[in-house]
Amino acid sequence: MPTDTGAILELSKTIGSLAQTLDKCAVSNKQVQAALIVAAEKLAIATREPEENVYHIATQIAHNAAIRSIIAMGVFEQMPEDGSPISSSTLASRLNVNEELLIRLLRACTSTHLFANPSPNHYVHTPLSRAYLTPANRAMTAQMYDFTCKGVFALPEFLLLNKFDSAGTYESGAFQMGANTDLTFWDYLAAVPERMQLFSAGMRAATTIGSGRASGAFPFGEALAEDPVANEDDVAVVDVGGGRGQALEAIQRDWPGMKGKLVLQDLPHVVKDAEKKGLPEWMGTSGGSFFEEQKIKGARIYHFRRIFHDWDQIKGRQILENTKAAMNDLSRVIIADMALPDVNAPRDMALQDLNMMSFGGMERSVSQWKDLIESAGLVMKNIWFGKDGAKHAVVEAVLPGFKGHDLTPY
Ligand SMILES: C[S@@+](CC[C@H](N)C(=O)[O-])C[C@H]1O[C@@H](n2cnc3c(N)ncnc32)[C@H](O)[C@@H]1O
Repeated sequence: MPTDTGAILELSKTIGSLAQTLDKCAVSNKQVQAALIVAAEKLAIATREPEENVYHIATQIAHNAAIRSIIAMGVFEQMPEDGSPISSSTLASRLNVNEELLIRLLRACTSTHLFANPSPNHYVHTPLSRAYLTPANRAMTAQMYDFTCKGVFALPEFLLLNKFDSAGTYESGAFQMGANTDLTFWDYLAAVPERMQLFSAGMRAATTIGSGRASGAFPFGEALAEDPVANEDDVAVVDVGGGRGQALEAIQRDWPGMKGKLVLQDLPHVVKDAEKKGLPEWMGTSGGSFFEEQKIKGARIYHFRRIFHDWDQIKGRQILENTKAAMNDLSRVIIADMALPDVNAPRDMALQDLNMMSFGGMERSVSQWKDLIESAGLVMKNIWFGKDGAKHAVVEAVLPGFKGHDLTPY
């Protein structure tokens, strides 16, 4: 007998009315969608017995392990995309794996609606499993499990050892304990080319999750039209820590024909890997570390997407100070990251903060962004929230004597 049928009925009504609102929306409405997800999650919690909820949470790690294993096996590449079922024996022989083992892993997956199980030992795609057909989504899942989760798993032990006095640092934290290494997170990736390649491939996931535009909430086109560069060869945007250039591709797609160069900057070995994978002709490259002098002077925009959350306030300040030294009075620092709400932070944002904590980083609230930016002697000009709200916020910072145009956040 569920514990609170009144709550179940109430939540079902809320879900019904939110679903109707969503159905009437001409375009996707992120706020209604988010409210619907919260209500549906609460409904599942209300429907389970309390102990069942505890067990449900405790078994989540096994769920992730099953998905990571079938990615490594290559199951997604063999699952018929036309929606027809495939048997475990066919799948096992194509993959050259033990059928009994495969059945156990797929049982874990179908139990969580990743594939359906229409008849004994037969499997078909579901909308959830189809999301894994995108290689970047599989790479993201794999790199989270293989690298970030090593630190996350060790987090409680690390925090206990430190008497819950500190979250650790980039050089010494839960990641070093969990990965059994003295290397920092980025050196650990750099030590084995396949690690760095998997990470970079994973970072190409969800590049379209922006806010209206793939390139995010900031109006790059307007900014560069208001304060254009003088020559075609001047740098309009340098994407610092840009990985394989995914953000620049989105910016270029959303704002074609902008005057000035778009330059991908990352650690030299990451840039080399990106070049080997193939970059568009229009994209310039620059190898270097943001902990050293910024070699590109006077760019209009120094863009940092999903960078600052990797670093604590001290390291973040160093990155900003190096950037500041290269800026002129028309330059802007554009930071695409989360801005944690002060109350009721959504699940994705709150848990991502712990992912970052495990290797010395942090997600920030608006006031923490302001503190960070001011600590480097810059001015926080605006914070932009797109349709996805705080999850895809953009922080705009400039020099105190900024002479460029004001842009109004929508
Ligand atoms: C979380 S990824 C974000 C990639 C990309 N900006 C995106 O949003 O998809 C962090 C990036 O920072 C780069 N990085 C790490 N340390 C760096 C450093 N010291 N200097 C420059 N880039 C660095 C990594 O190589 C990686 O590409």
